[in-house]
Amino acid sequence: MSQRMQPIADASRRIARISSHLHPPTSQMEETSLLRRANCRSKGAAPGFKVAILGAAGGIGQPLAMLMKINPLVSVLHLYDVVNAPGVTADVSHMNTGAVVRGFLGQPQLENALTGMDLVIIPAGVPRKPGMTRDDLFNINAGIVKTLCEGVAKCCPKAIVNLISNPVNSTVPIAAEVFKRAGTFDPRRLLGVTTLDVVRANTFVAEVIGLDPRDVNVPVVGGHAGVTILPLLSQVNPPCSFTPDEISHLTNRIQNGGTEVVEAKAGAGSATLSMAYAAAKFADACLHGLRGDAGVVECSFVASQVTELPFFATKVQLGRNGVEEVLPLGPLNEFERAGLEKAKKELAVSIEKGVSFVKK
Ligand SMILES: NC(=O)c1ccc[n+]([C@@H]2O[C@H](COP(=O)([O-])OP(=O)(O)OC[C@H]3O[C@@H](n4cnc5c(N)ncnc54)[C@H](O)[C@@H]3O)[C@@H](O)[C@H]2O)c1
Ligand SMILES: O=C(O)C[C@H](O)C(=O)O
Repeated sequence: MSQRMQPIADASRRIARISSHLHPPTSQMEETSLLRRANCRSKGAAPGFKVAILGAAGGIGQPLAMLMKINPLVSVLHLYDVVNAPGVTADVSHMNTGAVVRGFLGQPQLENALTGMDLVIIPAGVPRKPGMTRDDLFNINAGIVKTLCEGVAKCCPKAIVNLISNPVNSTVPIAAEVFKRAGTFDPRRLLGVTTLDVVRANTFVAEVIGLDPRDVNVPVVGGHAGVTILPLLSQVNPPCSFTPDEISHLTNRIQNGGTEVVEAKAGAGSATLSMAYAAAKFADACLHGLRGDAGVVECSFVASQVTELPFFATKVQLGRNGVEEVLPLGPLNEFERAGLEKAKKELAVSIEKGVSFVKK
């Protein structure tokens, strides 16, 4: 061998030696990202949590993938969709943050996307157009959520599930029924994401009382559609009082925040960016809970005994197993008690619709 070729031969031997100590390449990485393990010295993912996003190429999925790639608690990020997953994966994977990103395209790759995950976030499904209710999405999204949750039950039954797909008031009961059928249901690990209602409530209340929205915390209970979204303005932190007009304006705007965005987008979908922010905030809280951090509290639509309904959104304390404690409603004023009755009536129908979709 000539002297000029010697360093190249040494380098290839070094790479071959290092590669032999690495995990075998996963087919997903080979298929959907340009990374070839043989071409890098990486020892694989750093310690942290493994997170999958199902519906990762969508309006919520893409910015959510970006935000989860930035999260320092995430070591592995799996991006699954039935379209465009390779492109989103290649794009997000170039961000120089810690998480290793892998893409998965289509049903045959669902199991690989889910295996070993600690947290599964589901924004898969169709969004509303003007004039539609969230319940109008049921016929398409119910089947999507059912199939994805069957995958979760099979491949990562201990994962925490954050369910975003609408109608949340029905898709969470669907997921619960799927898990019950599979014998894997753990009510602590299934959480409907209602954080956007809290995010909106904090923003709108802050506007009215003239505070920084980051300093305002409004509990929003019930569910995630119309009158089931019940902001508890009597429990706002920092404590403040509102005129009857302010209460009426704020309650109406918080309950119809989603519709405000759907109409403004005029047929191009529903909230995606504020939702990705809210979903990332909620997922981060779940990961802090999984890590064992104390005092992590968020509102979420979960299995609950706070009312006579089997599911209800209230504040929940998050921990190593997901929901450690479902917190009580606290004292309600007369306006809120009336709102609660209306919310429960509509919620009962939506919950039953989800349950019977799986049972029939
Ligand atoms: N919980 C909330 O507060 C909240 C807020 C906003 C939107 N949403 C809901 O989130 C859902 C997604 O909204 P979006 O704006 O991202 O919609 P979108 O159409 O932009 O994206 C949805 C993605 O899901 C994918 N998908 C469809 N079927 C799938 C399947 N079987 N497996 C995996 N992926 C699949 C699509 O390919 C698409 O990429 C809608 O149902 C919407 O109503 C909920
Ligand atoms: O309004 C929608 O359809 C999407 C979402 O539920 C929202 O609240 O923005």
